[in-house]
Amino acid sequence: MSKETQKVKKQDKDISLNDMDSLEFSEWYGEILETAKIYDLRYPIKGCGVYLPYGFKIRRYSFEILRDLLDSTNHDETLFPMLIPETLLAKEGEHIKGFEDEVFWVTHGGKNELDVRLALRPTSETAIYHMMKQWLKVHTDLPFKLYQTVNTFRYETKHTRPLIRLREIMTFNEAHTAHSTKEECEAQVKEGMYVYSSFFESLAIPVLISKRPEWDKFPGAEYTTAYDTIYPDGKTMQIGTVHNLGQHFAKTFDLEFETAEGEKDYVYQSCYGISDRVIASIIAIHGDKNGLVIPPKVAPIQIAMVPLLFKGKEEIVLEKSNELYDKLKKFARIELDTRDIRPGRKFNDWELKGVPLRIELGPRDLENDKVMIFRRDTNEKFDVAIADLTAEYLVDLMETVTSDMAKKAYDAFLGHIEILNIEGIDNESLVETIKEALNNRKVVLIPFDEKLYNEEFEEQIGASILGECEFEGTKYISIAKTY
Ligand SMILES: Nc1ncnc2c1ncn2[C@@H]1O[C@H](COS(=O)(=O)NC(=O)[C@@H](N)CS)[C@@H](O)[C@H]1O
Repeated sequence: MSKETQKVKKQDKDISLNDMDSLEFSEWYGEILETAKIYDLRYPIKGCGVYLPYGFKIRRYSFEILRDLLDSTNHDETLFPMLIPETLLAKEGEHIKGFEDEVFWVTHGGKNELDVRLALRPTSETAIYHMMKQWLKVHTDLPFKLYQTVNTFRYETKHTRPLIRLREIMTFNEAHTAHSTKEECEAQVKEGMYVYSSFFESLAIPVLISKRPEWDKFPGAEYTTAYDTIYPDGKTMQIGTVHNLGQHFAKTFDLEFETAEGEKDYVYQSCYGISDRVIASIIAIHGDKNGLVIPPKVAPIQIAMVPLLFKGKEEIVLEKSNELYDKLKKFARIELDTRDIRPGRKFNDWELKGVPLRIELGPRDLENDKVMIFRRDTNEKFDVAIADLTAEYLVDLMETVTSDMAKKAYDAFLGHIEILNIEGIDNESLVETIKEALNNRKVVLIPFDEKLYNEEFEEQIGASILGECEFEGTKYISIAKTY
């Protein structure tokens, strides 16, 4: 910031969520969705809920960033039917085995029973790859890269949670690609990872990237790379996955093409998916006990202006406020709060809704051509000359807020990671040490060891092996309690 600023107030009591256990955190999470008017889960079907306008805007701005990233890496946006005939869904053995307990079926059209049951898509591989068969003939039809943002359906038997474990996944952004060689497909998986890493970075959400173990990869995939973030209660949330499908689906769907050399081969495929869990994570990772803290890029309201209407000064304060509002509304999403309630009530409302910046316009400050700015991420206040409140000043300030939020989130993330040195430790005490760390809201990294990388060990520790991950240049097995 150009001007010397005076830090007036810093939040004294600790309002971070990081000391909450799972129960307290899930209470906080459920409450905030309602009080900040993000989402209404009172819809009469379990696992289904309604995006309220404020929450819908966060969703819209967030997925616009993802859309831009996919468009700028030459993915074409498309739209496929929601219904998939059972004959198609069941074509790839592992795929249907992985989803058969989760599929919603449509069996009737009106009073007529359908001769073939129709699935509500749990994901769209089988719908899309059936059409790829019509489209992909020769190597010049490749690479083929598409995506769609749709609702998908999974009959989740574990308890459902709003935006986290849905039965109707309302914002399922899925990308599907096809390539002429294994190497090109590998490169595409890396590009998909670049898109997801950039997306999470723009939302200041820290992630651990793990290659899922064989027994927990996407049904029908060669391998799955997953993005896990860590919630305040120390449990991890899988917020994105990138799969290398190899030629499994291509062979099942007979996606043969003519190579440049005039031979026949099956295409090599990848797919990657992200859902509403991203919205849940913006709320969970950045929120504090005063409410939401929304990264400016996706904040429905970026600046709340609060005129302080002291007796006898209302006129001048409102006049200056409207003047400043008209100037700033051109380059920020801004709300002028002229409600006839106490300023303290207004401050609490905007802090609850996570508005990144608040401008307070007091009569004395205005006489000196100054205003007070409050930063929601640091809860600090400082004064700024009105003349300095330019577009670039605000853009720069919002950039600073975003990078400070990223640093703060990353510090909390690191605080949840415990690297265990397991030199010479016997299996029994290793299990105990891991359990103790997990109960202390930690994600545990142990140096990679084939002997421990199995479901038996997962059983012993009573938690999930997230997979193989690189952390600060070393390869580990990542272990956590998960959502
Ligand atoms: N029930 C659910 N509610 C909300 N999000 C979910 C649910 N199930 C999965 N997800 C999210 O959706 C992402 C993609 O789902 S997936 O099964 O891992 N991968 C696929 O479906 C692939 N076809 C890539 S599109 C997951 O990483 C997870 O973040």
